[in-house]
This record gives sequence, C-alpha cells and structure tokens, in this order.
Amino acid sequence: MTEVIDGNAVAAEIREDLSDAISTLEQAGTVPGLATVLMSDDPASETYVSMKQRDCEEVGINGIHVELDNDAPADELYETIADLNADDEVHGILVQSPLVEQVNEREAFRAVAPEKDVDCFHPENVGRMVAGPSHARFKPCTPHGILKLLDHYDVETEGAEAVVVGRSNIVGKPMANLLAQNDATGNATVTVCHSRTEDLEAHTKNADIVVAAVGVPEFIDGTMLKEGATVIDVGINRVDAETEKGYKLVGDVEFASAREVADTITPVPGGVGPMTRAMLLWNTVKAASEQTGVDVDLP
Ligand SMILES: Nc1nc(=O)c2c([nH]1)NC[C@@H]1CN(c3ccc(C(=O)N[C@@H](CCC(=O)O)C(=O)O)cc3)C=[N+]21
Repeated sequence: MTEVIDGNAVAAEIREDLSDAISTLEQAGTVPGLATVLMSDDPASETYVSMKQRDCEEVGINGIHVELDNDAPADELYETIADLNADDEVHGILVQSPLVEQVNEREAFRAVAPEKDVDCFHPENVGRMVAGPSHARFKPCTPHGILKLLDHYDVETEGAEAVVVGRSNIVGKPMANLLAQNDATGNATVTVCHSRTEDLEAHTKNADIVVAAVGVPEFIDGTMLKEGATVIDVGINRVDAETEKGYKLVGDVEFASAREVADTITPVPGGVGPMTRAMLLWNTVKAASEQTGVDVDLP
C-alpha cells in the first residue's frame, strides 16, 4: 500500500515540540519574535503570510506583520528591514517572495541581518550551509521540512538515487545540496534536473527519491517514476476550478497516477506546505536562542 505522507500531522508535532523550547526562552525573559514583510500583489502571498502569523500565535511566538504599499519606493522596504534588523524583539525576519517589480529581490534578501535570516536566503547563510553541517547557521524552510518528512517516514537517503527537479534558490539548489551532504539526512547520490535537461524521464525513472519543485501543475506523472519511489511534491499551483474560491491547489506531480507507482508520496495540499511553515517557526526559535545565548532543545 502506498503511504500518503501527512504533512499537517508532522508539522503539528513539530509545533508541539517547539513549545517546550519557547517556554524555556520565555522563562529566561525572551519571547521569540518573527517579522513578516509583505510587499506584493501576488494573491497567494497574503494567504501564506497570514498562515505564518497564525502559526506564530499558536506556538507563542511574537508575530509582527509589516505590509508595504505595492507602489512604495524600494527604499521604504530597505528602511523597514533596517528597523527590524535593529529591533531586539525581532529574532527572525521573512521578506515574502515574490516582491513588487521596483525591488531587486536579491538585494532585499541581502539586506536582512544574517543572524535574523530565517529563510536562509542571505548569501552568507547559503554559503555557510553549502560549507557543511559544522558551518551552517540555518537550513531553508522547505528543504529543511522535506528532510524532516523523510526522516519521520523512515525514508533512507544514504545511498539513495535522488533526483531534484528544479534549481531555484528557494528549493531546488539547497535541497540538492542538503541531500548530498555527508550527514544523517544526506549521503544520497543527487541529480539536479531542470528546463534544459534532455531526457527528464530517464532520470526520474531511475530515482528512489524524486523532489518535484518546478512550479508547473502535474508536470510529473506515474509513468515517469520508478516502482516503489518516494515522491515529494513541492508545487503549490492554483488552477481554475469551480470551487468556492474559484481555484484548487495542485502539485507539480499528477497525484492519482503517481500514487499507483510510488511507495511514499506527499499530497498537495497537506504535504510539504505545512512543513515549510513549521520549519520557519523552528528557525525563529533557533535564531532567538542564538541571539540571547539561551540554550534550547530543538525537535
Ligand atoms: N520569503 C519567503 N519565504 C517562503 O518560505 C516563501 C515565500 N517567501 N514565498 C512563497 C513561498 C511559498 N510558501 C508556502 C508555504 C506554506 C504553504 C502552505 O502551508 N500550503 C498549504 C495550503 C495553502 C493554501 O491553502 O493555500 C498546504 O500545502 O497544505 C504554501 C506556500 C512559502 N514561501
């Protein structure tokens, strides 16, 4: 029987475990603080940011939300980030992507103080992560959440053939790097596929673990997978549908055909998405611990 991964359940467990660490910090006089900054006209972004703020409330993190006008000058964003960098009550800062066109996204990510960069988008933190486990500060939320799911469902990465489809800075690149690292959640043989890959199916057919992060609805189907594979679907695509909201969410994997072939598979919604949010809380607690020098146990 194919196992469908329950990302909501694992994320709830992590939030539950984090509350111990948050209590420890509170007893030492610190409430972890996470600032989310929204400057976007992307309709999904509002939803995601409000979910992140609700998560904060649930676990006892001080959620601070800043919303900027879509037509404000880029400097307003940089001033906001500078203020949050200087604010002792803020331990983590997330600048929601995508940003409006007048802002250079790379520059905005680089403006966040590295110790508060809970997305792990700042080049200093990316470099430290690539340098290896003993150098790393944060892991980016989505790849980090995926590693937690693989561990939770006893999916062996060591020696596995892993294919990461997509090479974005947010998911594909760090995911491939982490799966190849020489540590307990890595040691896979990793192939990175992307839009210039000649024969995608030749790679995915051979994979024990497929991570799909391309942002194209139902891009990968069951015929492209190896029997018994683990399939991790990072895609969260809104496609028009006659629902209350006028759309439904589909992944980058065609779930119905893939589940026939896969041994373990994440659904959309309820798979990777909730884990991304849980690991954002995790990184915020780690950031607060490091900024205050109060040791905590992280799940
Ligand atoms: N600086 C930055 N950091 C991010 O981590 C970041 C970002 N920008 N921009 C956009 C992407 C996307 N992302 C999601 C996280 C959780 C869900 C999530 O919880 N999804 C639910 C359902 C969501 C729904 O109902 O719409 C699920 O999959 O079950 C979705 C998307 C974080 N991102």
